[in-house]
Amino acid sequence: MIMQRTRIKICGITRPEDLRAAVALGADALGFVFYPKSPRYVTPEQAAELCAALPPYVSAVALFVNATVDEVRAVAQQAPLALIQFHGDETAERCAELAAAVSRPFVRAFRVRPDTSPDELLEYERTYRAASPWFSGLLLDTWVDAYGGAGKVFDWSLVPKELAPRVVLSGGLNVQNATDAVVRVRPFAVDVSSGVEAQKGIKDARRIADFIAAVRGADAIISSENHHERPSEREQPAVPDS
Ligand SMILES: O=C(O)c1ccccc1NCC(=O)[C@H](O)[C@H](O)COP(=O)(O)O
Repeated sequence: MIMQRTRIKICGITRPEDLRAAVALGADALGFVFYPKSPRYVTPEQAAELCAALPPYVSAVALFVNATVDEVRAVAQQAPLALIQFHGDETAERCAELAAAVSRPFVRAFRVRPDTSPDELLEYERTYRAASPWFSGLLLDTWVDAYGGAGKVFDWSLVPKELAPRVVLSGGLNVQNATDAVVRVRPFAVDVSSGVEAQKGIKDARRIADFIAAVRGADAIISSENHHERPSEREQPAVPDS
């Protein structure tokens, strides 16, 4: 039986004990927020210190909101970041410029509004993928003024089935809704911040453990369904036109 395994990013890491807990509990990626207005903000120096404890095969993701090239470079020169995540108003060309400046793949966050359409998401991905070979994928979050990290869910039914296997699902996920979110959307990965916190910027190891268990529970449900499907019915992630 092919076992489904949804990747998991724990975002907004600010403390060594939270990094250690997330790694020990099986997180695939850790997010570090370089947006000074965020309560989860870390400096490049703090990120470098935190990431010194990062073991192999766990990715450090750097989050920016409308950063300058110098700000992105300063982080890339000090911390072993694997990926950049753009959460501001960066155009496709700006993302391409910043990613190329530091030779890192990037994830583009799309903040889903109530009037967002599935076609808009498909067109948005096509635009950013076409703009840069450094494009890695879309993270779908909920529209909030603070750019992100608000703990609010959006309407998951808006996620096109052909896009789901390539997206990171985010926005208000927690132990109560994670299994439902993964079974319904079947994203490549999920991302969580508020839902595993005791307070903004302070993660709770028990909540991280319970969240990861809830995602693994969804993976078991999906794997069981796949096992009982005829191979022809099994949906393969659509590979976008190059
Ligand atoms: O986390 C923040 O404080 C933040 C601030 C500004 C831009 C982005 C931010 N976080 C980006 C993330 O990837 C969060 O994990 C994502 O928005 C989901 O957050 P939550 O709804 O709290 O799980």
